[in-house]
Amino acid sequence: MNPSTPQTSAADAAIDLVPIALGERSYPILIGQGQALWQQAQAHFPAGSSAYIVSNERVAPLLAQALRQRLQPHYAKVETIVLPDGEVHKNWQVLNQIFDVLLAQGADRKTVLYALGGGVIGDMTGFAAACYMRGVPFVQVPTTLLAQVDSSVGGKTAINHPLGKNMIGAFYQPRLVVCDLDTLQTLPAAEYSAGLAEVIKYGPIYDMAFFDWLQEHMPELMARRTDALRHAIRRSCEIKAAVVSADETEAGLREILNFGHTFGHAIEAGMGYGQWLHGHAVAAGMVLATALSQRLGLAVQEDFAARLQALLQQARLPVQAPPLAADVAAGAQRYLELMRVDKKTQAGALRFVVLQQPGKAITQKVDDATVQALLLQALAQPGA
Ligand SMILES: NC(=O)c1ccc[n+]([C@@H]2O[C@H](COP(=O)([O-])OP(=O)(O)OC[C@H]3O[C@@H](n4cnc5c(N)ncnc54)[C@H](O)[C@@H]3O)[C@@H](O)[C@H]2O)c1
Ligand SMILES: O=C(O)C(=O)C[C@@H](O)[C@H](O)[C@H](O)COP(=O)(O)O
Ligand SMILES: [Zn+2]
Repeated sequence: MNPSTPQTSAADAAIDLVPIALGERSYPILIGQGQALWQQAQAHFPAGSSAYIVSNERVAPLLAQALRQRLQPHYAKVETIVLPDGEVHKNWQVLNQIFDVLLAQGADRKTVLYALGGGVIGDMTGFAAACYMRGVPFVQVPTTLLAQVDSSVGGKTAINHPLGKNMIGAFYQPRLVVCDLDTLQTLPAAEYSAGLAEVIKYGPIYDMAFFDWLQEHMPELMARRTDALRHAIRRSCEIKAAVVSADETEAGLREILNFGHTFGHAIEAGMGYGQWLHGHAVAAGMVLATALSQRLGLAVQEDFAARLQALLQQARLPVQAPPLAADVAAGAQRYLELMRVDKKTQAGALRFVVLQQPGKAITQKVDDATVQALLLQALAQPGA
């Protein structure tokens, strides 16, 4: 079957299972909705003495009680830890709140953590699970589109540092990922669009047939049509699973998942965490990374750059990076300074994920002068 062809028959009843093949750390991603999804999920719940649902002030009132009821038959004790909501809270202080509760309540090594929320909750809960008593199992229950197509999969866990995004963290795989499509219906529009940025990312880096499909089906995706959503989530997870299975700890290939992120993370940190949503920053970052690919003489035609921008705009995503300073020259310098701490940097040299051609990403060292020239042009001429 063409991997970019949506499943249409019995779409509601079927549960998609995308495996992540990582030897003894392998796990399934389940995608579906309703009772059928949770019936299948329970067969994969890790054994344990107690379960702690880690969520936040916005998601917990919507979804924690239902998850609690699903977990209760499987664990002697089920507790909920409610953190403050937002990227600005993805830090040491709030991470420590998880440890405070676990220790105060005598949570032992057989404790299982359930991350119920978006990427912020998933990244923090995963990091807490990696650290608590040197490692307890955790399950991802992603409730944003971004988390279902990207952050819940692959085991990158982290908190931010004022000097850089996701700077403190660990590779630590979940035991299970449960993507419940029903949760996406309450997601605010801007957050939904942010998730589409990471969906769109998979086209230019890996699969232009998927990009074509996204172009054709963006109106259905914007309407949150279940069939379209289900296909977009499944294909995104398949691509992420293939990349992560080949390179779990980002020794090489996995860097392609960072397309648009060198610029994007600079935007998030430079604007102040939470001012620009991660997906929005990545969208503007992908436009810059595409322009950089062209500047480097790679096989990226103007036609593709225009298609990418149009698709991002259809998904109500920004395509223009913010200035980060009062004038263009200072803004370009600020970007360079912020990007220097990127995790792909080697011996002080910036490295960017660029497109060798649409559908194939590579990482390339780029000298400061080239990046600066790009930024001077892009920040001076909106849309350039
Ligand atoms: N680990 C990875 O591989 C990876 C990949 C991509 C992004 N990330 C990280 O993920 C984070 C972004 O994740 P995000 O976009 O999910 O943001 P988020 O976690 O902040 O969630 C977005 C907002 O939606 C709310 N929300 C969540 N689910 C909801 C629901 N069902 N209904 C209503 N509101 C809901 C949240 O409370 C929050 O206010 C960033 O920190 C980014 O660095 C990590
Ligand atoms: O899974 C990956 O690998 C990614 O790079 C996915 C990105 O979408 C994600 O934002 C990730 O958290 C960025 O990782 P970082 O190592 O650049 O912090
Ligand atoms: Zn990302």
